[in-house]
Amino acid sequence: MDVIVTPTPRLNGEIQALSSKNYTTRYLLVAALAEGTSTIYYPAHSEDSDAMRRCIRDLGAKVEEDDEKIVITGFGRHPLPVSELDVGNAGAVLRFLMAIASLCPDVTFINRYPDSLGKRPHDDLIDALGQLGVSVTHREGKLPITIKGGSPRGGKIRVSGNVSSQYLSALLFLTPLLEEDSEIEVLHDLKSKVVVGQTLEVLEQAGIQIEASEDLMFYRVPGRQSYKAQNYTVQGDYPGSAAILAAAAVTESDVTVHRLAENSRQGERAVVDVLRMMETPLTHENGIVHVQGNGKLKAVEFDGDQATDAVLAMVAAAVFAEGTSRFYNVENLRYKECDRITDYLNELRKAGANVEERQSEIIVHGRPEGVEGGVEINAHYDHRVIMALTVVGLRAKAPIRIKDAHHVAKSYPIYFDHLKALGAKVEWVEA
Ligand SMILES: O=C(O)C1=C[C@@H](OP(=O)(O)O)[C@@H](O)[C@H](O)C1
Ligand SMILES: C=C(OP(=O)(O)O)C(=O)O
Repeated sequence: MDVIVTPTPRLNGEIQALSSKNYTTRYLLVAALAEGTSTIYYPAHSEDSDAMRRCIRDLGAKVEEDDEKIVITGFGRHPLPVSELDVGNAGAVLRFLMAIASLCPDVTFINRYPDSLGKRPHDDLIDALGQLGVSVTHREGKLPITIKGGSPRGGKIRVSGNVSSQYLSALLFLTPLLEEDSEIEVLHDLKSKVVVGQTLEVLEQAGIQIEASEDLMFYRVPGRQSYKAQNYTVQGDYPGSAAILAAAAVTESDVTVHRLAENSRQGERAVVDVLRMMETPLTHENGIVHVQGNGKLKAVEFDGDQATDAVLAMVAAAVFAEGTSRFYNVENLRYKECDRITDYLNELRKAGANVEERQSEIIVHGRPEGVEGGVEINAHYDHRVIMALTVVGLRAKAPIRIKDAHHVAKSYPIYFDHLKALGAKVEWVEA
């Protein structure tokens, strides 16, 4: 399905932020790794969270669901010996489960998205699992991947954090269950460091003890631990809401988004500060962000690694800012659902934006007068490209058509419903 985005000068109304994808995938996992029954209130519903649900069920968790909660009875350290798992297009789900699959004799992760997840690298995690004595077969570090585990050792593990934090998170979920104690040393840089904070927060809630160095580059993990069955409540999702807030910032607006906790550990909460730096009139109190946009924005410089999943939305806002914006330290955007630098900027250019790329930087020469639009956009299988190009389309001079916009469902299936509720002219059409 495609979406046609027609320029919309005003947005008005209130929405409830959808539930956090990253917390939902983590709570589902720790609930599955516990032996008792856990309840997760307000879980996210999206392709990625569904992928984790499907896989933990395949691995032996009992999952029951109603409108507001999921009740999960876990398999503890004894997953079923499944032969195949399908994670859809979900990177975090794949990486976390590659580690957990090392408790199974022989599992293959299939390659259902050869042009998206199928192109993403997993070498650093494969290398780390090898250090635990797990045999992994793969195609040059990519899917399909077969894990032959059984009884991985603990011990000293070194993992690179250069490409993705998900490899480290995966090891942090696995190592507490091993017989031996482990020490994990992160080599090189650690990208998306803030997301590791979410992993540690969830592990602590699940009763797991881990000693982490202050810089998050070194960990001592006692073995033979058990995940405790718990009740969890999922907070609102900043990465998805970042696109809604950017849409409100580039239009004349009066938009309120509820369920965005000020003290959240999601790095993407920085979108509020970045929009404030761009001089968008807004307030953030009691978990409510209220934007009264006037369409006027100032350029900004920002270390994008603080808020990796909100950078595309921030860039979309910067397209209309006065001056030149710079988003630096963002190289790992190249290893996501698409190359979120080259592919994304190509689509922005088609729509009329003036943007430049460096290996780890996005530079935006703002056009407060608006962009031409009137083009077809390739979504590159990427929900965040779809959401960000929609923001641009709302302030273009002519409608844009986003091809295969249904991939927005990876994280935010009701994105266009939410925008419509705010008055945006967005319409689904057959491809
Ligand atoms: O751990 C997680 O749940 C995630 C980590 C980040 O990935 P990287 O660590 O690869 O940047 C983020 O982009 C992704 O959406 C979710
Ligand atoms: C990159 C993302 O997710 P993942 O790495 O889990 O596929 C994302 O949600 O933007």
